[in-house]
Amino acid sequence: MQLAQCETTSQFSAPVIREDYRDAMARLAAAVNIITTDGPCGRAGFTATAVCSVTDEPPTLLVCLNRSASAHPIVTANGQLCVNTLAGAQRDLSNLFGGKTPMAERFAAAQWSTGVTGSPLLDGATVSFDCRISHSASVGTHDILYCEVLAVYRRDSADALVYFGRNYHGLPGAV
Ligand SMILES: NC(=O)c1ccc[n+]([C@@H]2O[C@H](COP(=O)([O-])OP(=O)(O)OC[C@H]3O[C@@H](n4cnc5c(N)ncnc54)[C@H](O)[C@@H]3O)[C@@H](O)[C@H]2O)c1
Ligand SMILES: Cc1cc2c(cc1C)N(C[C@H](O)[C@H](O)[C@H](O)COP(=O)(O)O)c1[nH]c(=O)[nH]c(=O)c1N2
Repeated sequence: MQLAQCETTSQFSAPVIREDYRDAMARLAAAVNIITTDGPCGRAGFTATAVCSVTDEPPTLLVCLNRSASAHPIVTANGQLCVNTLAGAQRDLSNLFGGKTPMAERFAAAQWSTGVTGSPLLDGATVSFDCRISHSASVGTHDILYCEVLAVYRRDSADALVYFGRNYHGLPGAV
């Protein structure tokens, strides 16, 4: 894509340092997801808040995954993943999948079924998006994984887990 060029000088001379960026991002509320994969290259899962919808034709969302995460080689080699969006009561699972816990211990802490791609679907998740990775791009430390949604699984009664101010907040509600 060609960006339009304007003849202006930037008024933003000081770069935003990492700490300021993180402090600012801590103010951006986000849903909490556990991203899972299973396939020829093994099973893995990690917590992610950097997830959003890209387009509904074809239904596609994106997941930003740090290339240094232990799940990275497994997710990218399997080429498929499931975005399990957490309910309010699942904050302990978020900490488990967001820490340095061995994979087997992470998965032992919850009940799972299997989606169409073979990726683990989390019991009790508010919604799960079973996907194949259609494209990816690298920016800085992360890979942006564009994920085509092949199936969705919704729980009847839904509530949400939100990450805001470096803390979890349950969000009750009906959808
Ligand atoms: N997008 C991410 O990779 C991401 C997002 C949230 C949390 N985390 C991990 O969880 C730890 C705790 O996060 P926290 O929110 O309690 O405090 P924090 O001060 O480390 O991060 C504040 C916010 O900055 C953003 N952020 C943090 N690390 C990032 C990274 N490496 N790349 C892009 N954005 C990043 C996230 O939006 C995060 O909520 C982080 O240090 C990081 O390891 C990573
Ligand atoms: C609330 C919250 C939110 C996120 C994370 C953590 C937590 C606690 N983590 C970090 C990620 O889950 C973590 O790097 C791995 O699960 C643990 O890494 P290892 O498996 O030990 O390498 C994370 N990582 C990432 O690549 N993209 C993301 O969007 C997020 N979001």
